[in-house]
Amino acid sequence: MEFTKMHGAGNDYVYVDARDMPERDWGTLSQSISDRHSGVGSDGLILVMNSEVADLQMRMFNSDGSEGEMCGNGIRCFAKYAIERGIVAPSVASVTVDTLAGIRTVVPHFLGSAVDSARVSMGAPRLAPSDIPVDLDPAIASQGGPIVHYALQPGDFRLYVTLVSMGNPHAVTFIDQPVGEFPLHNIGPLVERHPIFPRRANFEIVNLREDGNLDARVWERGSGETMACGTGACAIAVASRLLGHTGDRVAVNLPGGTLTIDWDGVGEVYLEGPAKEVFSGVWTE
Ligand SMILES: N[C@@H](CCC[C@H](N)C(=O)O)C(=O)O
Repeated sequence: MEFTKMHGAGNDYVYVDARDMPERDWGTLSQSISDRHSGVGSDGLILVMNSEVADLQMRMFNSDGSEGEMCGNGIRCFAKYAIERGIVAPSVASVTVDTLAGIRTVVPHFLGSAVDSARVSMGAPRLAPSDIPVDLDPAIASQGGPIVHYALQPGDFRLYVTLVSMGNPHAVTFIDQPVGEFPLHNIGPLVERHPIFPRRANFEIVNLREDGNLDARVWERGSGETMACGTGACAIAVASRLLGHTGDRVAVNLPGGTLTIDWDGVGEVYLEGPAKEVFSGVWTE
């Protein structure tokens, strides 16, 4: 099976052109191909598939084999893959991609003939508790969204989270300490599997720096800590604006690089960041 490893701000995925492949247990393949010792090594697997409603369909699987609805870093590399292999016309102004979160449009930015970065229309954030989804006390849930500053107790820790769905669930917390000092590997799994999240959750910790920039780390549902998360950066920008910390445009600094997000507080969220190819190979099973 031919594959290509790509990454967006260090969030790395193995890409397979599955347009002519029979359906199979992609989750199990994602587990083995993602393994950093016995596999290619990645945060998950992304499949290029045919679509009847968009240019192509993207399916993404986390390294634990679970399927995610959307991947903000992965979709930029997905467009680069499709353009540079001629699956869509090399001169296209945009690529439409059918995902479990809806159809998303990717505008590629070229460096010479290669796609180097891209801007993605990520859809409007979903803020109602049933859309996250989150099981809250009916008295709180009936007030609708957004759910900001919700007190959560993972283990002995107390956090205040803002809940945002970008098609997939995110819990965002702002902390006063530098993000590098936060015990993400202890708290992340507890938030991901907290009983209020029926489909688990991605978890973002954010530090609003004095210069107005945001530093963040992400614990991803199904993959653990990653170098960056595109939907996570969007959720962070939405939460930050809802809480009055930042305005319409914000740069989110993650361990793997910086992602830029635009959200006017009403409409779609736009995500901009790098798209890089690492290497290609053949996976033998
Ligand atoms: N890294 C991705 C998100 C991947 C899916 C996520 N772990 C989930 O299960 O919701 C991104 O860049 O958005």
